[in-house]
Amino acid sequence: MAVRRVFLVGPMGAGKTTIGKFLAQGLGLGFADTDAEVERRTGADIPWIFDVEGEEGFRDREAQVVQEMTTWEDTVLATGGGVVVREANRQFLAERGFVVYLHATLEEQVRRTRKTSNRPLLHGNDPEGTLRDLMAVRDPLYREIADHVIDTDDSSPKTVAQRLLKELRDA
Ligand SMILES: Nc1ncnc2c1ncn2[C@@H]1O[C@H](COP(=O)(O)OP(=O)(O)O)[C@@H](O)[C@H]1O
Ligand SMILES: O=C(O)C1=C[C@@H](OP(=O)(O)O)[C@@H](O)[C@H](O)C1
Ligand SMILES: [Mg+2]
Repeated sequence: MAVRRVFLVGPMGAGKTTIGKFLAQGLGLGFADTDAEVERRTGADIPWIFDVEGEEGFRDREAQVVQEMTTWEDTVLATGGGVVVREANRQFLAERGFVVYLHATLEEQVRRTRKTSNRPLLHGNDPEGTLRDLMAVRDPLYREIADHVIDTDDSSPKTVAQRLLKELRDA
């Protein structure tokens, strides 16, 4: 199946940013990332935005780039893990492209996000508890808009991208 817009959704650490780049190469499409675009337009990193404008300020900026970037043709778009919390975002994603839910177990999410410091929501003293709570709310929202779900636990980013390429071709 020839897809021209692929949107990657899923929790922090699922691999949206990393796998997205490999997938874009394999599909011969461009790659873009809503987090990177928010930081580029703001001239500041996400922790700074959360600090100064709060999560709602970040969500407003995220919603703006989602509305624009979901119109970009021939692109694999990696989103931030919380993109699904706003209904307008879910609508744009569901209506404008092929949505892939990159699933990862809680254990893997914890393992893959442990070393990073650019995720303000995980700066507390119980990142595992936070990830668990977020999944309880968001897993149904990812599934609500997903056209395809792929498990990422037991494969490298490149292997997940290769598996996804095959599954998209067979879709
Ligand atoms: N399938 C995978 N197996 C092992 N490590 C992974 C996998 N996918 C992503 N990672 C690693 O997990 C971390 C988070 O990946 P990232 O692409 O930033 O996730 P997201 O954008 O979904 O938050 C990175 O260090 C990345 O290399
Ligand atoms: O899950 C979330 O609410 C967030 C996920 C992050 O993106 P990644 O999923 O790429 O880490 C980033 O958008 C921000 O820190 C908020
Ligand atoms: Mg990312």
